[in-house]
Amino acid sequence: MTTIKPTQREETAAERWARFSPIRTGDDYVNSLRDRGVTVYLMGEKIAEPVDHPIIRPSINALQATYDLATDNPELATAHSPLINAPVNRFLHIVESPQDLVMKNRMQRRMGQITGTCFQRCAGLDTISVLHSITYDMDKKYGTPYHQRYLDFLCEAQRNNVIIGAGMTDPKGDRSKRPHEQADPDLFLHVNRRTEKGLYVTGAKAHMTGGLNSHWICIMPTMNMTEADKDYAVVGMVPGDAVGLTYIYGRQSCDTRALESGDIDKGNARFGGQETLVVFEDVFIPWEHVLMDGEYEFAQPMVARFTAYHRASYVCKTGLGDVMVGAAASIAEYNGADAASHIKDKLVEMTHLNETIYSSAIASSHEAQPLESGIYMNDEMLANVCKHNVTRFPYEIARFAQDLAGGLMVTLPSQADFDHESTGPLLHKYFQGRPDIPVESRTRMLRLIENMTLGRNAVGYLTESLHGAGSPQAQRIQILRGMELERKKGYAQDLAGITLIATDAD
Ligand SMILES: Cc1cc2nc3c(=O)[nH]c(=O)nc-3n(C[C@H](O)[C@H](O)[C@H](O)COP(=O)(O)OP(=O)(O)OC[C@H]3O[C@@H](n4cnc5c(N)ncnc54)[C@H](O)[C@@H]3O)c2cc1C
Repeated sequence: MTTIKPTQREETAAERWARFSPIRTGDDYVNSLRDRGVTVYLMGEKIAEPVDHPIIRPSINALQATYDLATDNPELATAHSPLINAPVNRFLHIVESPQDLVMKNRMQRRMGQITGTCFQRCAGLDTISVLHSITYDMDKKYGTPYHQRYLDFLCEAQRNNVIIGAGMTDPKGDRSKRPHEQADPDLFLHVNRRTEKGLYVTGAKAHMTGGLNSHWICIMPTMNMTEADKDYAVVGMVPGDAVGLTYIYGRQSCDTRALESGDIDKGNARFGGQETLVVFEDVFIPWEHVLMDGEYEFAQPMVARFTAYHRASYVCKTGLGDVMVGAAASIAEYNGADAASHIKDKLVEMTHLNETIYSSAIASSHEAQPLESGIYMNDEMLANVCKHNVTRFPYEIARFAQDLAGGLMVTLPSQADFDHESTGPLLHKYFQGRPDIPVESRTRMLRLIENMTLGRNAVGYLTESLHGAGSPQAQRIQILRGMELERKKGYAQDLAGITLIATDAD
């Protein structure tokens, strides 16, 4: 049950923004996360400074790369914002045309190639896109002030070049019950009180990607709502260091390898993803940062539009797929097997699967349509097809990579054994593949494949592909809704020369 803590100071939006200074470089970004005093637990310990923690740092590096790409390749990773009449990081840009969505997808693929993991910025990007039209539509119906508040927030976000994380998924408790029917009302995040200056929320957001690495977290509903769920129909912007937030870090397979010395066994020592359970205990949001409060009938279109953007954003996995294809081709070479026809054919199949994902995403962006608020939204059917491909094809691509790697990817001794005076020479002798390839190169490539298919970054490449932006059934429901069977039956009946007999129902 909700416990109301002694009233905290109710900061205004301006006071909250006053704590920020514009971020210009990747290093600025890393420094902006220091000394925030956030409450974070990892493996039973309260972490004093997450930025320097070896398990956490690779996830920060992945977000840093989104700033570095904007510096290194501004054509790809920045865009002109009409809101502030200046270039902004493309992860903060609102969608003005189908071409914007295409460029976004290209950037996402590139980020996947650079990091080999989840770079944690897409949910926030897709949230700012969906809020443009949803706040507009709510204002049109109810005369609420949400759209202007949203624009004001976004201008500040662009000026300060911040990271926005998105919390849509609540813990959800008993899946057969609606939010207000849960035995514990906090199993979905909800408003627990309102004051003159703002409102307070309590509950939690699960699986939050990059939440701890974000400057702001947007909270929003995870499913359609009824009138009885009104207090759960809330959208607001919460600073990542707000009073009342607790982050509990998710474990990843092989995560403690980050605590070991040496970088080989880590597979991808530089980059990793991050998910946390973010607990909200009576967290204050000033009215200027509240973008929905009780307009429950807008929860459903909000989720649907968010998923239209976000399911095409899973194009990022093609960047990781490119890494997998490259790793599989490399290890085949290092093993001396690359000339075999079945190896070439498997690389062709991996590429075909990967490009199939890309084609559905990019088509969804090219087919985007304008919304009344003035921005564009991905074609919903093609975005759902993209995400549905993503729930399956990376697993198949990973299987091929493991096939080409050989069993050594799971039986290889540790770097410490390679470095040891007694075992090192034996391992170098017996794990030599092609004579001109150093054993260390072969070992590193095997560890990368392990990392992406069984280790820390299998979270980003495989399970996130399955469940992120909704489990497979969520896409099948959307495909069912959009597949227009009656129209298609009409085509068939017409060609077959069938004339339907009118019934009373007609
Ligand atoms: C790596 C990762 C990163 C993520 N990042 C974010 C993020 O940044 N922000 C965010 O908000 N969310 C995030 N998510 C959450 C993601 O959207 C959810 O995992 C997804 O919606 C599935 O929900 P769930 O995990 O609670 O699984 P469940 O809902 O428990 O689903 C498990 C199975 O049960 C089925 N099921 C569930 N409910 C029902 C029902 N009522 N009737 C019939 N079948 C049902 C599902 O179809 C599925 O097969 C992330 C998830 C992962 C794995």
